[in-house]
Amino acid sequence: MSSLRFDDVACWRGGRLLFEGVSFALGPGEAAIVTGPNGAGKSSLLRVAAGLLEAAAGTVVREGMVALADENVALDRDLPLKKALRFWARLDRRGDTLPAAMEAMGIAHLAPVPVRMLSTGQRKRAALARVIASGADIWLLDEPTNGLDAESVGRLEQACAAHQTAGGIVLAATHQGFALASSRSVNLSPFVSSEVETRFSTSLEANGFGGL
Ligand SMILES: Nc1ncnc2c1ncn2[C@@H]1O[C@H](COP(=O)(O)OP(=O)(O)OP(=O)(O)O)[C@@H](O)[C@H]1O
Repeated sequence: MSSLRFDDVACWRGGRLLFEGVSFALGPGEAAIVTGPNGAGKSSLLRVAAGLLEAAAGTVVREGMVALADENVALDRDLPLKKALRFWARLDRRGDTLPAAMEAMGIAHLAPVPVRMLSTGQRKRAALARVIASGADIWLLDEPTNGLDAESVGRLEQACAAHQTAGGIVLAATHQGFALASSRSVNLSPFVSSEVETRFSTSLEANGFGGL
């Protein structure tokens, strides 16, 4: 059974506290959208959830396999798209799920096109297809709708709904409209307190940036 839980989690990055006291729990079929202004720490929270960044305080518990889609597409630019995606599908031992994932994101027809020749939105759809094909229980999506046209956003929403129906979890950070079934909000704004700003200023001054 998949689950993702944050208990009183804090995150320091770049010498400052980004957020603290973040708690939420997601079980099978549940989803949450992380909101907050630029720099609040949304991407950092997803990296903490993925286990790529250590929490400064609190506990992160994840049960199930995790897949993260962020701005790093991580596909070989010189390979045809399907071969580049197959590399990851093999690592995940999920070669059989790749055609359906490419179909779901509307990129099946791009299979022979080298990754370097794809448009921004097509590359984004490929990154999302990689997550869909991974078979991971917990999808971590950083700004998943950036660069996507309306049809692709709809495709992604459908893929997320199917994932949730199958018992999967979705945690997405976004500034834009993105419909996730029965999702809750994890808002980082309240954690950008004046205390944090003061600590940031102090940190800048300590590092010789006081005049900025
Ligand atoms: N690799 C890094 N090393 C050090 N500090 C970093 C790094 N990446 C981000 N930060 C710091 O973490 C802060 C939060 O960044 P993060 O990308 O998590 O915010 P965000 O809420 O996702 O922002 P945005 O809405 O602009 O995408 C940044 O302001 C920066 O100070």
